Amino acid sequence: MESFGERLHAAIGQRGPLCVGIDPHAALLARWGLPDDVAGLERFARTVVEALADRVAVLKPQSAFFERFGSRGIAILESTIRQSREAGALVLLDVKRGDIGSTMAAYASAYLDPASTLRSDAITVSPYLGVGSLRPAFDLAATSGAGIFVLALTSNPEGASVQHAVAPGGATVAQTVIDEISQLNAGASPLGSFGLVVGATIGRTGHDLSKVNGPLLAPGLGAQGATPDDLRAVFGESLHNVLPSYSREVLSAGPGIAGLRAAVDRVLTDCRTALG
Ligand SMILES: O=C(O)c1cc(=O)[nH]c(=O)n1[C@@H]1O[C@H](COP(=O)(O)O)[C@@H](O)[C@H]1O
Repeated sequence: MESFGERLHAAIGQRGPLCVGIDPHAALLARWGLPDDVAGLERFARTVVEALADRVAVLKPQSAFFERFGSRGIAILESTIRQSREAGALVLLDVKRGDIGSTMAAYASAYLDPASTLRSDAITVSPYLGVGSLRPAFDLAATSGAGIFVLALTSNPEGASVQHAVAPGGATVAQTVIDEISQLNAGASPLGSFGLVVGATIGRTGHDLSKVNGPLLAPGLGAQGATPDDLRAVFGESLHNVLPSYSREVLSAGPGIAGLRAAVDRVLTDCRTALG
């Protein structure tokens, strides 16, 4: 069985280093001339999948915008995941889960068990109950060929007060997360399956990402103000493992298929240039 790291490495090689978020904000539905209801959600998600799933390496549905519509929204999330994967995109489901280990096992099975209707290629998780509490998700990911992206240094301005705080050993909280995830990827080739989320907005913070050996998801580009030129300061020598992620910047180019594809071509060109 191919690992997530191997599949992601191949997808980036074929399609380029880009993740596009599927974030059906109410404001975007309105901008696309769609109603803020389940029918609007479905049309939005179908359009993004039709436009991008056959060409972008990773699609990242943001679960919150589907959960907003209850069970019918979840049903659309299920079909969005399935159709995206069938068209060849890897699906990183953005759910940012994190809980005590026994509950984490249930979240892991909800999103990573091959038999689940929400089965995704990878999910986002929050480490702030302790990285060790995420163990059931790491274990299921390893045995099922899935990936996990752990929040380390988030793109929002509020994150630093927690993530830059100094842990008992003298390193920052974020650095302890980075170091624990690095251990999970030790020896993996060409890329580990355990990623970190590091916002493109955070600037030079002095955190050491050199041993991660896994994908570094970089949200915060576009709508939150970061540009591909900011990636060098944030990631330094680890630029080769960066997976830039855009949601609103690309989605606001809809509802036309051609417009969405042109937006992807534009940001992908900018990212390739910045990543070198
Ligand atoms: O895990 C994420 O993707 C994430 C982490 C982070 O630090 N910051 C962040 O913005 N995100 C997500 O990335 C997306 C950003 O959307 P845009 O600002 O529209 O590109 C949203 O779905 C956020 O929830």
